[in-house]
Amino acid sequence: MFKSKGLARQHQQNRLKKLVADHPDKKAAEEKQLHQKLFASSFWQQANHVALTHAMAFEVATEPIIQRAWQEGKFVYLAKVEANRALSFRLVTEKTPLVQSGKLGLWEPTSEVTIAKDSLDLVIVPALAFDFVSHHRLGFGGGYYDRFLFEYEGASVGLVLEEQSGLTWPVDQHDQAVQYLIK
Ligand SMILES: Nc1nc2c(c(=O)[nH]1)N(C=O)[C@@H](CNc1ccc(C(=O)N[C@@H](CCC(=O)O)C(=O)O)cc1)CN2
Ligand SMILES: Nc1ncnc2c1ncn2[C@@H]1O[C@H](COP(=O)(O)OP(=O)(O)OP(=O)(O)O)[C@@H](O)[C@H]1O
Repeated sequence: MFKSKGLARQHQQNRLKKLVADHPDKKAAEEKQLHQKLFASSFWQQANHVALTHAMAFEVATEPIIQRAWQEGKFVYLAKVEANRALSFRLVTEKTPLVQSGKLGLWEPTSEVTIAKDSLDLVIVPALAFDFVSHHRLGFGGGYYDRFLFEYEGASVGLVLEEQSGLTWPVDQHDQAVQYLIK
Protein backbone atom coordinates (compact mmCIF):
# COMPACT_ATOMS: atom_id res chain seq x y z
CA MET A 1 0.00 0.00 0.00
CA PHE A 2 1.47 3.33 -1.02
CA LYS A 3 1.16 6.05 1.62
CA SER A 4 -0.08 8.60 -0.92
CA LYS A 5 -1.31 8.77 -4.48
CA GLY A 6 1.69 10.98 -5.24
CA LEU A 7 4.14 8.25 -4.29
CA ALA A 8 2.17 5.61 -6.20
CA ARG A 9 2.14 7.91 -9.28
CA GLN A 10 5.90 8.42 -9.14
CA HIS A 11 6.48 4.69 -8.78
CA GLN A 12 4.17 3.84 -11.69
CA GLN A 13 5.55 6.47 -14.05
CA ASN A 14 9.04 5.09 -13.47
CA ARG A 15 7.86 1.50 -13.84
CA LEU A 16 6.05 2.19 -17.11
CA LYS A 17 8.87 4.30 -18.56
CA LYS A 18 11.27 1.47 -17.72
CA LEU A 19 8.99 -1.01 -19.49
CA VAL A 20 9.01 1.07 -22.71
CA ALA A 21 12.77 1.63 -22.54
CA ASP A 22 13.87 -1.91 -21.58
CA HIS A 23 11.14 -4.21 -22.89
CA PRO A 24 9.26 -2.52 -25.75
CA ASP A 25 8.44 -5.92 -27.30
CA LYS A 26 6.85 -7.17 -24.11
CA LYS A 27 4.72 -4.04 -23.92
CA ALA A 28 3.70 -4.32 -27.57
CA ALA A 29 2.72 -7.98 -27.13
CA GLU A 30 0.63 -7.20 -24.06
CA GLU A 31 -1.05 -4.29 -25.86
CA LYS A 32 -1.93 -6.45 -28.82
CA GLN A 33 -3.73 -8.89 -26.55
CA LEU A 34 -5.56 -6.13 -24.73
CA HIS A 35 -6.68 -4.61 -28.03
CA GLN A 36 -7.94 -7.98 -29.30
CA LYS A 37 -9.92 -8.56 -26.11
CA LEU A 38 -11.41 -5.10 -26.38
CA PHE A 39 -12.45 -5.61 -30.02
CA ALA A 40 -14.09 -8.93 -29.05
CA SER A 41 -16.11 -7.40 -26.20
CA SER A 42 -19.82 -6.76 -26.46
CA PHE A 43 -19.44 -3.18 -25.22
CA TRP A 44 -17.00 -2.42 -28.04
CA GLN A 45 -19.18 -4.08 -30.66
CA GLN A 46 -22.23 -2.19 -29.43
CA ALA A 47 -20.50 1.20 -29.25
CA ASN A 48 -20.99 3.70 -32.02
CA HIS A 49 -19.48 6.77 -30.30
CA VAL A 50 -16.15 6.02 -28.61
CA ALA A 51 -14.04 8.43 -26.52
CA LEU A 52 -10.36 7.98 -25.77
CA THR A 53 -7.03 9.76 -25.44
CA HIS A 54 -4.00 10.03 -27.66
CA ALA A 55 -1.64 7.90 -25.55
CA MET A 56 1.83 8.88 -24.42
CA ALA A 57 4.63 6.38 -25.15
CA PHE A 58 4.48 4.75 -21.71
CA GLU A 59 0.69 4.37 -21.71
CA VAL A 60 -1.30 1.60 -23.43
CA ALA A 61 -1.24 2.48 -27.14
CA THR A 62 -4.51 3.90 -28.45
CA GLU A 63 -3.58 4.41 -32.11
CA PRO A 64 -4.61 0.84 -33.11
CA ILE A 65 -7.93 1.35 -31.31
CA ILE A 66 -8.58 4.58 -33.18
CA GLN A 67 -7.76 2.93 -36.52
CA ARG A 68 -9.98 -0.04 -35.77
CA ALA A 69 -12.88 2.19 -34.72
CA TRP A 70 -12.65 4.12 -38.01
CA GLN A 71 -12.49 0.84 -39.96
CA GLU A 72 -15.65 -0.31 -38.22
CA GLY A 73 -17.41 2.97 -38.98
CA LYS A 74 -17.49 4.18 -35.38
CA PHE A 75 -17.23 7.85 -34.41
CA VAL A 76 -14.02 8.64 -32.52
CA TYR A 77 -13.61 11.45 -29.98
CA LEU A 78 -10.30 12.44 -28.38
CA ALA A 79 -9.83 14.14 -25.02
CA LYS A 80 -8.91 17.80 -24.74
CA VAL A 81 -8.12 19.56 -21.47
CA GLU A 82 -10.40 22.57 -20.96
CA ALA A 83 -10.60 25.41 -18.42
CA ASN A 84 -11.52 24.52 -14.81
CA ARG A 85 -9.98 21.08 -15.07
CA ALA A 86 -12.73 19.87 -17.35
CA LEU A 87 -12.33 17.46 -20.26
CA SER A 88 -14.05 17.70 -23.59
CA PHE A 89 -14.16 14.99 -26.22
CA ARG A 90 -13.83 16.18 -29.82
CA LEU A 91 -14.69 14.35 -32.99
CA VAL A 92 -11.66 13.23 -34.97
CA THR A 93 -11.40 11.77 -38.44
CA GLU A 94 -8.33 10.70 -40.45
CA LYS A 95 -8.04 14.35 -41.46
CA THR A 96 -8.19 16.05 -38.06
CA PRO A 97 -4.80 17.56 -37.08
CA LEU A 98 -3.61 17.07 -33.50
CA VAL A 99 -1.55 19.67 -31.64
CA GLN A 100 0.76 19.16 -28.70
CA SER A 101 -0.11 21.12 -25.57
CA GLY A 102 0.30 21.49 -21.82
CA LYS A 103 3.09 20.48 -19.46
CA LEU A 104 2.70 16.83 -20.35
CA GLY A 105 2.86 17.55 -24.09
CA LEU A 106 -0.36 15.67 -24.80
CA TRP A 107 -1.56 15.53 -28.39
CA GLU A 108 -5.05 17.00 -28.59
CA PRO A 109 -7.55 17.42 -31.42
CA THR A 110 -8.10 20.75 -33.15
CA SER A 111 -11.66 19.93 -34.12
CA GLU A 112 -14.42 22.15 -32.72
CA VAL A 113 -17.05 19.39 -32.70
CA THR A 114 -17.61 18.19 -29.13
CA ILE A 115 -19.89 15.39 -27.98
CA ALA A 116 -22.18 15.54 -24.96
CA LYS A 117 -21.50 13.08 -22.13
CA ASP A 118 -24.85 11.38 -22.56
CA SER A 119 -24.23 10.71 -26.27
CA LEU A 120 -21.08 8.63 -25.71
CA ASP A 121 -21.41 4.85 -25.70
CA LEU A 122 -17.92 3.93 -24.53
CA VAL A 123 -15.04 5.72 -22.83
CA ILE A 124 -11.61 4.11 -22.78
CA VAL A 125 -10.05 5.46 -19.61
CA PRO A 126 -6.27 5.97 -19.26
CA ALA A 127 -4.46 5.39 -15.96
CA LEU A 128 -1.07 4.75 -14.41
CA ALA A 129 -2.58 1.83 -12.48
CA PHE A 130 -5.90 0.10 -11.86
CA ASP A 131 -7.22 -1.79 -8.86
CA PHE A 132 -8.92 -5.02 -9.87
CA VAL A 133 -10.99 -5.23 -6.72
CA SER A 134 -12.52 -1.76 -6.58
CA HIS A 135 -11.99 -0.84 -10.27
CA HIS A 136 -10.49 2.45 -9.12
CA ARG A 137 -7.80 4.11 -11.22
CA LEU A 138 -4.69 6.10 -10.46
CA GLY A 139 -4.38 9.01 -12.88
CA PHE A 140 -2.00 11.91 -13.28
CA GLY A 141 -3.61 13.86 -10.49
CA GLY A 142 -5.74 16.30 -12.41
CA GLY A 143 -9.00 14.65 -11.40
CA TYR A 144 -10.16 14.99 -15.03
CA TYR A 145 -11.69 11.54 -15.32
CA ASP A 146 -13.17 11.65 -11.80
CA ARG A 147 -15.12 14.72 -12.88
CA PHE A 148 -15.99 13.26 -16.27
CA LEU A 149 -17.11 9.82 -15.00
CA PHE A 150 -19.29 11.37 -12.28
CA GLU A 151 -22.84 11.11 -13.64
CA TYR A 152 -21.60 9.49 -16.86
CA GLU A 153 -23.96 6.63 -17.68
CA GLY A 154 -22.36 4.95 -20.70
CA ALA A 155 -19.81 2.14 -20.62
CA SER A 156 -16.24 2.74 -19.41
CA VAL A 157 -13.25 0.44 -19.71
CA GLY A 158 -9.62 0.35 -18.65
CA LEU A 159 -6.95 -1.67 -20.49
CA VAL A 160 -4.49 -2.95 -17.92
CA LEU A 161 -0.89 -3.97 -18.54
CA GLU A 162 0.66 -6.38 -16.04
CA GLU A 163 2.82 -3.43 -14.96
CA GLN A 164 -0.30 -1.39 -14.15
CA SER A 165 -1.74 -3.80 -11.62
CA GLY A 166 -0.96 -5.20 -8.20
CA LEU A 167 -0.56 -2.03 -6.18
CA THR A 168 -2.87 -0.21 -3.80
CA TRP A 169 -3.08 3.44 -2.80
CA PRO A 170 -5.37 5.60 -0.67
CA VAL A 171 -8.78 6.15 -2.25
CA ASP A 172 -10.55 9.51 -2.02
CA GLN A 173 -14.26 10.09 -1.89
CA HIS A 174 -14.30 11.69 -5.37
CA ASP A 175 -12.58 8.70 -7.03
CA GLN A 176 -14.76 7.13 -9.69
CA ALA A 177 -14.57 3.44 -10.60
CA VAL A 178 -14.28 2.17 -14.16
CA GLN A 179 -17.00 -0.28 -15.24
CA TYR A 180 -14.89 -2.90 -17.05
CA LEU A 181 -11.23 -3.81 -16.77
CA ILE A 182 -9.47 -5.85 -19.44
CA LYS A 183 -6.26 -7.64 -18.54
N1 LIG B 1 -2.70 10.45 -22.99
C1 LIG B 1 -3.44 10.95 -22.02
N2 LIG B 1 -4.22 12.00 -22.27
C2 LIG B 1 -5.00 12.52 -21.28
C3 LIG B 1 -4.98 12.00 -19.98
C4 LIG B 1 -4.13 10.87 -19.73
O1 LIG B 1 -4.06 10.31 -18.64
N3 LIG B 1 -3.39 10.40 -20.78
N4 LIG B 1 -5.76 12.59 -19.00
C5 LIG B 1 -6.12 11.97 -17.81
O2 LIG B 1 -6.65 12.56 -16.94
C6 LIG B 1 -6.28 13.93 -19.25
C7 LIG B 1 -5.21 14.97 -18.96
N5 LIG B 1 -4.71 14.85 -17.65
C8 LIG B 1 -3.76 15.69 -17.11
C9 LIG B 1 -3.42 15.50 -15.79
C10 LIG B 1 -2.50 16.34 -15.20
C11 LIG B 1 -1.91 17.36 -15.92
C12 LIG B 1 -0.91 18.26 -15.32
O3 LIG B 1 -0.47 19.20 -15.95
N6 LIG B 1 -0.50 18.00 -14.07
C13 LIG B 1 0.48 18.75 -13.32
C14 LIG B 1 1.79 18.79 -14.04
C15 LIG B 1 2.29 17.43 -14.43
C16 LIG B 1 3.46 17.01 -13.60
O4 LIG B 1 4.58 17.37 -13.97
O5 LIG B 1 3.23 16.30 -12.61
C17 LIG B 1 0.00 20.16 -13.08
O6 LIG B 1 -1.24 20.35 -13.08
O7 LIG B 1 0.80 21.03 -12.87
C18 LIG B 1 -2.26 17.54 -17.25
C19 LIG B 1 -3.18 16.70 -17.85
C20 LIG B 1 -6.75 14.03 -20.66
N7 LIG B 1 -5.77 13.58 -21.60
N1 LIG C 1 -15.68 15.78 -8.90
C1 LIG C 1 -14.71 16.60 -8.50
N2 LIG C 1 -14.95 17.89 -8.26
C2 LIG C 1 -13.98 18.71 -7.86
N3 LIG C 1 -12.71 18.34 -7.68
C3 LIG C 1 -12.39 17.09 -7.92
C4 LIG C 1 -13.36 16.15 -8.36
N4 LIG C 1 -12.75 14.98 -8.54
C5 LIG C 1 -11.46 15.19 -8.25
N5 LIG C 1 -11.23 16.44 -7.85
C6 LIG C 1 -9.93 17.01 -7.46
O1 LIG C 1 -8.94 16.68 -8.43
C7 LIG C 1 -7.68 16.44 -7.80
C8 LIG C 1 -7.01 15.23 -8.38
O2 LIG C 1 -7.74 14.03 -8.10
P1 LIG C 1 -7.02 12.61 -8.21
O3 LIG C 1 -5.70 12.67 -7.52
O4 LIG C 1 -7.98 11.57 -7.82
O5 LIG C 1 -6.73 12.56 -9.80
P2 LIG C 1 -6.58 11.37 -10.80
O6 LIG C 1 -7.84 10.64 -10.91
O7 LIG C 1 -5.39 10.58 -10.38
O8 LIG C 1 -6.24 12.16 -12.15
P3 LIG C 1 -6.79 12.15 -13.67
O9 LIG C 1 -8.24 11.78 -13.64
O10 LIG C 1 -6.57 13.52 -14.18
O11 LIG C 1 -5.99 11.19 -14.42
C9 LIG C 1 -7.95 16.32 -6.32
O12 LIG C 1 -7.32 17.42 -5.72
C10 LIG C 1 -9.44 16.37 -6.17
O13 LIG C 1 -9.81 17.15 -5.05
